[in-house]
Amino acid sequence: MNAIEVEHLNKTFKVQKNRGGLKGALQDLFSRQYNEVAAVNDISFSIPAGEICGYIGENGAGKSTTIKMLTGILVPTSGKLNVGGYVPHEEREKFVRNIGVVFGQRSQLWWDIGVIESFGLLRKVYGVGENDYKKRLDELVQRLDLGELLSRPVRKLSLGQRMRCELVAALLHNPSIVFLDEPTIGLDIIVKTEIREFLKDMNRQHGTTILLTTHDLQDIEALCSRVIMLDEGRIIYDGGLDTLKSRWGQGTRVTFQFGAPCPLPRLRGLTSELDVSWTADNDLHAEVLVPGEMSVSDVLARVVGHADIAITDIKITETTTDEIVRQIYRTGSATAPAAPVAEGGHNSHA
Ligand SMILES: Nc1ncnc2c1ncn2[C@@H]1O[C@H](COP(=O)(O)OP(=O)(O)OP(=O)(O)O)[C@@H](O)[C@H]1O
Repeated sequence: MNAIEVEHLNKTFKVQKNRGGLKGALQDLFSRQYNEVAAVNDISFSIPAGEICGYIGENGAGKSTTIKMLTGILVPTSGKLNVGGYVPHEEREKFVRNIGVVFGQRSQLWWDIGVIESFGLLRKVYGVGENDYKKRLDELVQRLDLGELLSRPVRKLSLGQRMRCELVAALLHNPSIVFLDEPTIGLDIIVKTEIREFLKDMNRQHGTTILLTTHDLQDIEALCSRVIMLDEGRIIYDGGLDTLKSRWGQGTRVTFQFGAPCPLPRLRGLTSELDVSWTADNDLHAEVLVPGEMSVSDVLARVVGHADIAITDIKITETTTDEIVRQIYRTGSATAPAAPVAEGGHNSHA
């Protein structure tokens, strides 16, 4: 069963054109001209119930606009949406009882009142029964270690404390689908790790579907098996992290430090049957790039163990997801080394 279904979704904004100079400003007063910005451009995907899916892209790629349509805040220009059995913007009141939303940059808590009072108000907004609320609150407060924070006003909380409270606020009504927009932004590594662990547990225990927007690819690595990547409003990748790494990753870089000169031709000769590429700054330091599909040990076995090659240090570096994604953003979809892919069951329009 799919928790989220998106078909040929579009959102276009009209943005007023500003003509330059005094004459232009006067003209603008009487006859306004507009440009159209296609923030989301014909995207289709579906997310099965219980999946944690990363939704990534550069600034302005269209992530927030998609989340706003999926949560019923914005009405699509065209296309079809179904989230948890509802069309979000048409059935907003019933729909919001099934979803949880956390916008890392904005708070849904009341700034000046105690956290627990905010939770009490949200209980009424979501129509949660007293007993269910108590049970759920106890579980969340214990899990996120909020005990002594409950009586404090939100304005007195640190960012990490506030973020933990935001999560509780979004989950009090036990939603089956949760949208997280930059939930770890600005947090230190300890709080980030706590939040990631919490989200993983929640997904495991309750089968919660999570759509996660983030610029922190460690969030994606820790939580998501699948990632959807946007560029200028279009999906340029929809698939597993592993596929992303094997398609786009440059493989593994092995760096050798030698105690005595070892010229590049000698090293190339040793690995002549392998499709690897060597580079060296000097005879004491060389690097070999091993493609993703090749085993690093095949290369090491050919270099290590020769009496005339004195290796003093070896460093092995994998291409990180961070580097891969940065490279894709840099090159854009048109010059990508591989065509955009959609894995089994997911639609993608590139
Ligand atoms: N209300 C609006 N009016 C006009 N243009 C808008 C509006 N909201 C978004 N846009 C434009 O739509 C495009 C997508 O914006 P969006 O905020 O969805 O991107 P994003 O991927 O969430 O970026 P970021 O990572 O910076 O939050 C941008 O070009 C943005 O300027």
